[in-house]
Amino acid sequence: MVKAKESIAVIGAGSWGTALAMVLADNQHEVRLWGHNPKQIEEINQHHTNEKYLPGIELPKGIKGYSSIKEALFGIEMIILAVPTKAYREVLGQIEAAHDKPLTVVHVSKGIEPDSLLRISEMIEEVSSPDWLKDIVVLSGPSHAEEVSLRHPTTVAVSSKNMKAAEKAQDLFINNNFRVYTNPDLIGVEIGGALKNIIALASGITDGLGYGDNAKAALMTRGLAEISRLGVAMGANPLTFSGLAGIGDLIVTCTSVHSRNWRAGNMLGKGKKLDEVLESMGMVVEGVRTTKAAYQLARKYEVNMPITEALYHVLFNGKEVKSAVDLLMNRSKTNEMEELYNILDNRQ
Ligand SMILES: NC(=O)C1=CN([C@@H]2O[C@H](COP(=O)(O)OP(=O)(O)OC[C@H]3O[C@@H](n4cnc5c(N)ncnc54)[C@H](O)[C@@H]3O)[C@@H](O)[C@H]2O)C=CC1
Ligand SMILES: O=C(CO)COP(=O)(O)O
Repeated sequence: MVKAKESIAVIGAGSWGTALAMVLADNQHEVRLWGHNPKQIEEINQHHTNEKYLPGIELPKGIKGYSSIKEALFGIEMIILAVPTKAYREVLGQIEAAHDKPLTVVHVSKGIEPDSLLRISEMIEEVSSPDWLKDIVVLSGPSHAEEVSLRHPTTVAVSSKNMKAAEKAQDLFINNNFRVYTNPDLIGVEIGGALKNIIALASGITDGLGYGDNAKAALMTRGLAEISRLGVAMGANPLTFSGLAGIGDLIVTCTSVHSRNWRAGNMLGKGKKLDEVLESMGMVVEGVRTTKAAYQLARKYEVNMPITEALYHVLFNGKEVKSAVDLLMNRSKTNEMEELYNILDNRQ
């Protein structure tokens, strides 16, 4: 596909930022990859590798690493924001101080901020001045960086309050290996991407306990039910959860050994403590903070989220993983769909 060449800054040189920088470079854009670790940026520029995050992958020469955010943003009108949710406020402050032109922000992160309970696009809006922020786009879907960097077929969805901006992002990223769909449901796309990490952690736990495939299918299905309930209560379109940012991402994260959330859960299921698990990962496990945020959101919106609640007690209150599963299995009997129907009825 022939495309207009653009200059784009990717903010965050971890696994996802680097893999997406590769997609953009493959599409012949000028790609500036900013990271806060100068040694890593030197490696990217001298050796065209980012071994810690994408071992064994050769990066296209079109990716240039930057350790100065001011230089990375000079003349730039579109940025890809690929840092952990926890780092957003700090990094947005740096962007505000360093920007040259008004920016469209494509965020590719999957989280919700605990306590403020803001989705990432809401957090960006809250922190950023309209003087420099043009549009916010989210890109989400079943997409492990490891496979994107191997140019294996991958599909994602983009959404925005301004669908023209989402279509622009679609055009920048789409190629023969990386298919990008638009979806106008910004809330659903962000909620699906963030909340599937909770269920991936729980799936890792049941795999770690050796409970097998029935248990995992149950978690994924009932996990999607509670993601849908909360999402719909927050204003999402229920159909989004049967799309790429819903079931698509849930499947890949609950079943792939690439998933950081699944791997962390797996170690918990095998008896490791949360602190040692997080220390050994060396990469962000978004589901831990998102579990806290979703636990708080469930209370705010009065939505029943038993898996999230059980995981919350495992992660933050020292509950034994086995007894959390027992508790889930011994809840009072219920109707599979009734709660979602009630939420939908109440919305009308
Ligand atoms: N890795 C993947 O396959 C995918 C990840 N995501 C999402 O992308 C986001 C980033 O994840 P990953 O790239 O996997 O994480 P990662 O742990 O591989 O990389 C995070 C990067 O952010 C940097 N960083 C952390 N705090 C920072 C700060 N305060 N200032 C500047 N840089 C900072 C780290 O040094 C690192 O380079 C997460 O929200 C994740 O859920 C989404 C889709 C796929
Ligand atoms: O969001 C992802 C794949 O779509 C990545 O998930 P993990 O952060 O669990 O690796």
